[in-house]
Amino acid sequence: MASGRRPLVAGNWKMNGLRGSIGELDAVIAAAGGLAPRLDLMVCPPATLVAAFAARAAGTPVAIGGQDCHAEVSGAFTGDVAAEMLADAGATAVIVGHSERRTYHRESDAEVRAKTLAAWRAGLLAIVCIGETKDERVAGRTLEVLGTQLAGSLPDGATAANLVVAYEPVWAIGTGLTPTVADVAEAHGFVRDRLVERFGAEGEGVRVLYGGSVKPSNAAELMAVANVDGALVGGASLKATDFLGIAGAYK
Ligand SMILES: O=C[C@H](O)COP(=O)(O)O
Repeated sequence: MASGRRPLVAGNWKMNGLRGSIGELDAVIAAAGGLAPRLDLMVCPPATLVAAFAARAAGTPVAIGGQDCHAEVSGAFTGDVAAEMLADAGATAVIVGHSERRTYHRESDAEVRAKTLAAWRAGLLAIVCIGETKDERVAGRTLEVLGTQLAGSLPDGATAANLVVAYEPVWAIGTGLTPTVADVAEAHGFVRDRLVERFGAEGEGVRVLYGGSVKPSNAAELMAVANVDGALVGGASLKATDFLGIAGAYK
């Protein structure tokens, strides 16, 4: 990749996976040595599996991430997980602001920003998700929405080492639909411009992932788009063969 940015292919297992699913991680680990010269690999299992997965992946090129964190270090927040807890369990990253959190848990940009700061406080890489709904795209508001989400969700102090942005059109998640290559290029170019405007050279180094119905069959086309620095993969990350097929887009 001419950008110099190292691709990242991350799997978001969402609310899927039991302890018996660790064989899928094992298969990813088995292939990771061959892929590691070209890209970073990450698996983000549900919180119940983070410690076991991190223990299994320790010493391998596969990183383990959480899917969400609370903004506070600790306290009376039943059911929530602190960024420090994820780090303690062996995670090195956490997804924040996924559209499923923004929709089902009504998370605002301000909350996503606070969670990003929490991730950094705990020493985690923050993977901040943004993306427009179908109605917003049809209304021609995609770039406006992305700009608002970036401005509100990203704290000052972002660097190439502590931030990854994931562009995930909400209407493409789990639907089998994907934007055109031109639409992906426009969105990623816009995100890159905003990152550079705000964070300078660090913004040039921040990786911007595409997410939404990425599969082995469309990965090469999507990953070849300018300013696409990898993928955040949902459904197709649950099977190692599919996940590795996507990573195989980087030959
Ligand atoms: O975080 C991942 C995205 O929501 C994409 O999910 P998907 O690959 O199942 O469309």
